[in-house]
Amino acid sequence: MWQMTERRLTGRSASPGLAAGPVFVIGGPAPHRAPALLDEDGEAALRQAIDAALTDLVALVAKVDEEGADIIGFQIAMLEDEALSEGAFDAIAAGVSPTHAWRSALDAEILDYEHSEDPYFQARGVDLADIRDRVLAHLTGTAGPAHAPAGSILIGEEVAPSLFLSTDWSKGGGVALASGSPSSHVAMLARSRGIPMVTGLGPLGMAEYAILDGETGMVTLDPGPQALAGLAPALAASKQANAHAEELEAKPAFLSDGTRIEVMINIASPADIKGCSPEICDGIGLVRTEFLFEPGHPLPNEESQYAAYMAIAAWASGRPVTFRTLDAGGDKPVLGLTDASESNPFLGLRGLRLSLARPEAFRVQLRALTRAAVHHDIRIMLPMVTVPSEFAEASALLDAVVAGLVREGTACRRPPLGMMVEVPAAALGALRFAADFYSIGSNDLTQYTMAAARDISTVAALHDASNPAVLELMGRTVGAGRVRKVPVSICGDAAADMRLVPQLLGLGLTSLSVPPAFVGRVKAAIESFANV
Ligand SMILES: C=C(OP(=O)(O)O)C(=O)O
Repeated sequence: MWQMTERRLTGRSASPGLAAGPVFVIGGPAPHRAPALLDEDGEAALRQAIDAALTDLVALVAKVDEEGADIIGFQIAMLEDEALSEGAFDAIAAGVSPTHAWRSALDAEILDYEHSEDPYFQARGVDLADIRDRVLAHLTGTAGPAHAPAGSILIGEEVAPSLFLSTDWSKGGGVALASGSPSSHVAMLARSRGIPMVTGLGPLGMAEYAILDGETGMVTLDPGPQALAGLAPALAASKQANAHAEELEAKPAFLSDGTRIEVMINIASPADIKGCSPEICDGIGLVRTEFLFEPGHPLPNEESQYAAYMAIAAWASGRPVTFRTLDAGGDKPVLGLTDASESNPFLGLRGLRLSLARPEAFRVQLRALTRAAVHHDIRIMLPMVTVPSEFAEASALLDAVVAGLVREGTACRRPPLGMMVEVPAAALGALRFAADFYSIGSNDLTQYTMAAARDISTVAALHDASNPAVLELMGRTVGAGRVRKVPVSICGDAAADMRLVPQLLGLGLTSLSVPPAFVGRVKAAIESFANV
């Protein structure tokens, strides 16, 4: 029997809120059988198991909302695709047991996904593993994937959307993952349902009870008496804070001297604003346009980009929308654009560097954006700018694109052109860039200042935006904005970190851009700062 000793782990917040409850360990390894001799009914058994798993998923689709149905629909389509099971049926025909044949075929497929350079494909590995385990459970006659009792804290390496969607969240609960990412499907689902979630915690081991703080990213496993004693008041306070944040969501935020603090939202795809009212924000401070550059698809053409930009800007109903041009490379490889052989992609040809190296692709994006800017309050933001000459080159390209459209007789407008400040050189030299606005990308700025990758949990403590060195660079950027009389905002995760909001306001920042789920909480943090 293992000793229950309190352990505290820190990961990345994927969905805010405080939760506590008994631990439910997500799926142990699926049953495994050694290769057997030819089973005459092997093919029929596998077909039946696939059909039964499909029936489970179809039943689940009927119970979930549109967002969940999209995700489960993807799993159904995969399971219906004959190509997925082809290898298993071939192996069965060659004398392998159906269990082993299915497991081997799916394991190979999952491995391919998990080792993909592309985060989109990596994230789909968990959907495939869920399909594998569902079919195996039917094949072996074991119960389907176990259901977590209501109120549980789900812990594990990863969580399949189907498990998340079939969990009863009516009594609270949360999700704590050893790996995972705040941009996974489950994280999106958790945010839209208000379920606290933390990712990237590293090895979790065994535990019976957990306290999960989606605000700070801290998870306490098997909390000791002191942590437990503070739990009831903390949960009550969190409930009250949630209610207050909800109340503040659609209200403007001010400091005590009357200074208006803009609270904008960050989105990484149109799904992030589905079901969300524009009334909660002062605009969109960051649209990550990488969602348009889907893996395995040709680069998006001008018309499809134009349609996507128009739809997002229309949602904002007259509020400003800042589109960041493609930020490919580093943690966001794009097949056909980024160079997979770079030894250190975070310091390679990424962001604006890549766009300038591939102007034919960059021009298409600028054309679509300048056309959409005729109809909406659109701003263009350049990522990963390091030296003023890069900014000047992009600005000249934008002028040329506008001139070309005018010559063609196509309606267009040159919107304000700003830059992310996410490289220390840009923060230190901000005054020298002819940008119309600055937006501090605290995730990358912290990574490059602290020499600590943003997604390596073993150096997570060093990836700290509250480090004085990072705050100093932010302060320099605010100062440059004042001198040049151009707006400065912050769109990195630091803006949604309640502990940091007072420091950011103290630096003089008056515009914060945060994930939609954090708007109310950030407004509450601004209110508390104003009332000090
Ligand atoms: C907002 C940022 O950009 P990304 O999309 O890389 O998180 C950042 O670096 O802070």
